[in-house]
Amino acid sequence: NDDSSLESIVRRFQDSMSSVKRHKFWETQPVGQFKDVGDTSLPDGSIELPTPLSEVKQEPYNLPSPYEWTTCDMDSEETCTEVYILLKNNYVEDDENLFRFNYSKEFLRWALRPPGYYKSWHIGVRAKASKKLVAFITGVPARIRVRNEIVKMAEINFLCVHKKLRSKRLAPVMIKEVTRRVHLENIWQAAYTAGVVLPTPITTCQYWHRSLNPKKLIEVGFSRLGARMTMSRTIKLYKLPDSPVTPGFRKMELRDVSAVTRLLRNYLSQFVVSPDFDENDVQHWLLPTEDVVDSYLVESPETHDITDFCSFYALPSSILGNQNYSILKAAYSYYNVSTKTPLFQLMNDALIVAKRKDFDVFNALDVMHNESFLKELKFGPGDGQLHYYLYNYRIRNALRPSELGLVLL
Ligand SMILES: CNCCCN(C)c1ncc(F)c(N2CC(C(=O)NCc3cnc4ccccn34)C2)n1
Repeated sequence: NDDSSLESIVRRFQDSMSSVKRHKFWETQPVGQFKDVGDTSLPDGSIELPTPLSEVKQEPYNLPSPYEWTTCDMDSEETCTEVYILLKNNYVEDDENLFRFNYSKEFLRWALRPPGYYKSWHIGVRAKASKKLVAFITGVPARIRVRNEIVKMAEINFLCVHKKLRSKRLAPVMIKEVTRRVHLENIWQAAYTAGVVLPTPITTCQYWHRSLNPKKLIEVGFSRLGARMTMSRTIKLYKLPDSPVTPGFRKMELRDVSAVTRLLRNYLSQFVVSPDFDENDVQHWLLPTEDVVDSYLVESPETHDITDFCSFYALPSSILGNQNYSILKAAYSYYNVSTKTPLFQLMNDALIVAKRKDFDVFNALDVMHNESFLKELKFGPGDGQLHYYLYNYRIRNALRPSELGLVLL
């Protein structure tokens, strides 16, 4: 992909055009504007006041004529499969188009049905003629604390337009429609992430990867053999013990929900932005669900207190165009709390159980206290960044990633 090839010139031109159009849209939205960065006269908090529900647009936004809105019932096996296939074939890819996220159906049902969810926020677009699902965007409700204010928000995710319908300007109208449906539930703020820069990130995080199966990662092009490294030397470098080393390290169970909620709430209170989880939230988001989310804790053998907690979610990627492998099994660090066990030891135990579950790589963002263990546990920096955004909520001074206590799926 040399820079002079016509293909890469066209791609760069299209990217720059889409980024111009992207800012045209976002300059019309109540989000921190680039021109306002550093303007200390603007207060933190809500940018626009809520409008009376009677004044919220009652009918859906207009779509281009061949398309129609649909609400995706994730309880329906058939609809859930349609959503799964759309994302599997059209969702986020890496810059070299080697990988594409392959969120599983069980994962999507978990991610989209937390306590208090609204089916109306699982929005699809169908082609009227074929009834095919061609686009998707979702919201789920969340209580997010920003400094000492708890704000009801929508977490917006899974914005996906079929590859064949790109640059038809569907994304802006889908964003407006999910915003309208969120407003109808009297919620006026939202949180979302993107791999691209939009007005205006509250923080920008770096991906880090810890090889668990270096031979496969090198074979599929996820990693490269280090300079002056042989394959056998690389395999030895990333080798892990067969079992966790911390006494009392075990899977989380239903009976642990209260203790884990106390531990997590206390830990997350130190960050500027974090979820305000209650026991129902902890039970949904952190109780282990096979092939979706795994969580472990340390129960002190002496006192039986629960002193530490770690969790990761399973987000495989399709490997596009490798003869020997079709799926990259990736674990993503979720929420981790250490009060007695050193965080690097707790996370090393997480790596050990992830390897035992046959994951190929363990990904983590440099949020919360993750930076303290990344290098020591042999994580390498990734090539992508994840920008975090709030809708209709200004935070004048961008956060450091270590001040962020929120992980979106
Ligand atoms: C809130 N919503 C975020 C969606 C999930 N996001 C984009 C994400 N959260 C955490 C990560 F740590 C992460 N990645 C580590 C980097 C990586 O693994 N890059 C190679 C790669 C393998 N598979 C894919 C698929 C798509 C893009 C890059 N890929 C990207 N990505």
